[in-house]
Amino acid sequence: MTADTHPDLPAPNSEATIGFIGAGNMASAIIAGLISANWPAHKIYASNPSLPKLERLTQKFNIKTTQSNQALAEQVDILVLAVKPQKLADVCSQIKSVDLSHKLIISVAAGWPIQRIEQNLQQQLAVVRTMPNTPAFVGEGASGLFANSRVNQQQKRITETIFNAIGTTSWIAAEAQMDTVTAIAGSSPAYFFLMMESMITAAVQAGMSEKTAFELITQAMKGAATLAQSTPNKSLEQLRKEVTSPGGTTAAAIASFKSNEFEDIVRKAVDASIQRGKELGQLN
Ligand SMILES: NC(=O)C1=CN([C@@H]2O[C@H](COP(=O)(O)OP(=O)(O)OC[C@H]3O[C@@H](n4cnc5c(N)ncnc54)[C@H](O)[C@@H]3O)[C@@H](O)[C@H]2O)C=CC1
Ligand SMILES: O=C(O)[C@@H]1CCC=N1
Repeated sequence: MTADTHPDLPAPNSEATIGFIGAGNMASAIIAGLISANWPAHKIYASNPSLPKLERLTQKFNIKTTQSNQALAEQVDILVLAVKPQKLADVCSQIKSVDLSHKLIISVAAGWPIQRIEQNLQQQLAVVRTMPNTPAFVGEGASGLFANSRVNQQQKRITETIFNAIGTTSWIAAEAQMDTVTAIAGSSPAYFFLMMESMITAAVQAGMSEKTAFELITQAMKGAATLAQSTPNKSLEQLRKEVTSPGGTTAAAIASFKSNEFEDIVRKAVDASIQRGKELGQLN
């Protein structure tokens, strides 16, 4: 995997229109990022079967909406496929009659290989397969991007502009690694939430208020991540050892984690996510 982070946000391509099929969580997060990066609202479209969802998006961002995926696909230069993997085959069959050959296709769907998208759309296309995550809602997303050989440099730069608007971007060297991106970045906010939930439960059982435990735990996790990112000369192991005084409190907790095979638990969870990604890419 090649990680290439782009902290700078280039000016959006004000000429391009972008449309999202599926106006759910990820589409809303990306649209919010584009609006704050000054992408013109009248050049952003979204389609969804649910009218109330579209009305909410129009009210919030003043973007254009339609219930017709086909009309949207015809209209835009950049088409973002943002429905659940289980709905993607339906969406492809609704838009396959549209000539998409001069458009940039961006998929955020877990699992679906680019080749399957092209097969379902019955066209050879410039496709970037991406995997963002929900911290995108606060501009702290981490997105993996993989482009097929038909995506040109300008289209790559536009894709970076779009995803830099919601956090950092990393180009991934091989498409086979996109299920790993999903397992360690797309899904991992949920693992960290589970960890925080479990720690809050333990702290409350030890007599602390939930509010205080939430404040301490969320800041400790954010602080640990910031420290790791700001100290590239120190390995994670070294940072861990600096917390872990011999015979101290941390050592007791780490010994408990290790005796319960924490690393094995994490490896199995990541493997399960990767496996599910592969399955989602094959389901009809
Ligand atoms: N939620 C997450 O943390 C992440 C999700 N993803 C991927 O993003 C995609 C979307 O996920 P979410 O935004 O979480 O789901 P969501 O359920 O919030 O949004 C999907 C939207 O698609 C709409 N939809 C359903 N059928 C449709 C159709 N035929 N045409 C147009 N719209 C249709 C639904 O009404 C819904 O509003 C999925 O493929 C998922 O794998 C990727 C990264 C992170
Ligand atoms: O759970 C899922 O399938 C999606 C993909 C990554 C995060 N949510």
